[in-house]
Amino acid sequence: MADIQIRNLHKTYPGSTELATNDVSLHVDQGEFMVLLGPSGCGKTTLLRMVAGLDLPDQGSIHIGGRDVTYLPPQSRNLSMVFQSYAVFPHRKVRTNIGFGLTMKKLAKAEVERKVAWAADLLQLTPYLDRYPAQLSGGQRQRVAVARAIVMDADVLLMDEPLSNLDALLRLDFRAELKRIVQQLGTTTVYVTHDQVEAMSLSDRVAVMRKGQIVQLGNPITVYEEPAERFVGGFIGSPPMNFLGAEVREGTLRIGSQAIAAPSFLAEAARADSGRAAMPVTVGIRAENISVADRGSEGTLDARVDVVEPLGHATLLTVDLEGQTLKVQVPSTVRLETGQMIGLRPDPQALRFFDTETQLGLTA
Ligand SMILES: Nc1ncnc2c1ncn2[C@@H]1O[C@H](COP(=O)(O)OP(=O)(O)OP(=O)(O)O)[C@@H](O)[C@H]1O
Repeated sequence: MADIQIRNLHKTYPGSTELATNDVSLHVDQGEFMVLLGPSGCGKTTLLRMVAGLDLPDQGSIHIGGRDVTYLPPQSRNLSMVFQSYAVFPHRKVRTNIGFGLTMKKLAKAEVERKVAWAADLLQLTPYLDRYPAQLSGGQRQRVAVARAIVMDADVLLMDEPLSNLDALLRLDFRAELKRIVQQLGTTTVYVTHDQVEAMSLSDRVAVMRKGQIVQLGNPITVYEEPAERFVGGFIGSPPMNFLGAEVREGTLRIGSQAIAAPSFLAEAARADSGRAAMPVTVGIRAENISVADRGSEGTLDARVDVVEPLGHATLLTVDLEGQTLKVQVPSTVRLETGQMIGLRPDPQALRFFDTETQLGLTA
C-alpha cells in the first residue's frame, strides 16, 4: 500500500490545443478508494494513464509512496491495472490468465498456484479455472481481469471503467463484489467512471472533473448534498438537482410571482448589495427534498403537475412552476393527476444557492 501524490499535472496531446488535464493536483491516501468522475472528454482517463505511466505529463509530478515515478515506465511503478477492454488472453485458460503477471515475474510455480487459488476464491472463479475466456460470461471475464490485477500485490490498483462492458444487472452485482474485495485488500485504488451511481456507491472520496480540472473533491454524500457548483449538482444524482431562477428581495426568495423565506445569509448579502433592489440567484433543490403540501400554506409554492411517473418505490412528478420545470419525488401512496395544481414545500435545509453568473455555490 502507498499513497499517491499528484501535483500540478498539465497534459496536452500532440496536435491538440486543449489541455486534457489542466493543473491537476490530488492526494490519494494510503488504502483509499478514489473515484475520478466526470462527463466524456473531461480528462479522467488521461489522468489515470499518467499515474499508470502509459502517458507522460508536460508538467507536474506524480509520487507513489513518496517515490517520484513521473517518468518511470509502468512496470517500475508497482501498480496493477484493469482497463475497459478486459484484454484477457483468449487462448489461455482462466488460471493461466490470472497467474500471467506472476509467471512473468518468475515466481515459483507453487507460489503462482497458491495466489491464483486465493484470487479465484475471492472472485468466485474457482469452478472456472480450467475454462477458456470464450466459455465465460461477460461478468466472469471481467472478474478474471480483476483477479489478474489483484494477485500482483501491487501498491496501487488503477481501474478505468471496469464495469462498462456489463449489462445493468451484472453491473449491480459486480459493483458490490468489487467493493467487498477492495475493502478486504485495502489497496490504494483510483477508479475512473462517468457513472455517478458507481462513483457514489464505491468511493471513499470522489474527484469530480470537468474540462481537465477537478471541480470538487469530497466524500460522495457531501458532493451529492453540497455541490460546489451548478455543474456538479446537475451531473450527480438521478434525477439531477433541480435549478430555478430566483431573486432575493426584502428577506424573501422570489420565484416568479411567488415568495418563500430566504435564508438569513442570503438576505444579508442582498441587503449589503444595496445598489440593487434584488439579487438574482439560482436555487438548487433535489427531487426528494420537495414535498407536496396544501396550497397556500406557509413555505409552499403553487405548481401544476405535468407528468406523473410511478417508479414502484416512489412516484416522480414533473411539475411546472410558472414556466420553470422541476422534478419532485413523492411517496407512491400520493395520488395526483396530470394538470392538477398542487402546493410544493421545499425543505428549507436542503435549498442550495448558486451565483447566476459564475454558477459557483453560495454558502453562509
Ligand atoms: N490520444 C489522444 N490524442 C489526442 N487527444 C486526446 C487523446 N486522448 C484523449 N484526447 C483528448 O483529451 C481530452 C481528455 O480525454 P480523456 O480520454 O482523458 O477523457 P475522459 O474523461 O476519460 O473521457 P471518456 O469518459 O470519454 O473516456 C479529450 O478532449 C480528448 O479528446
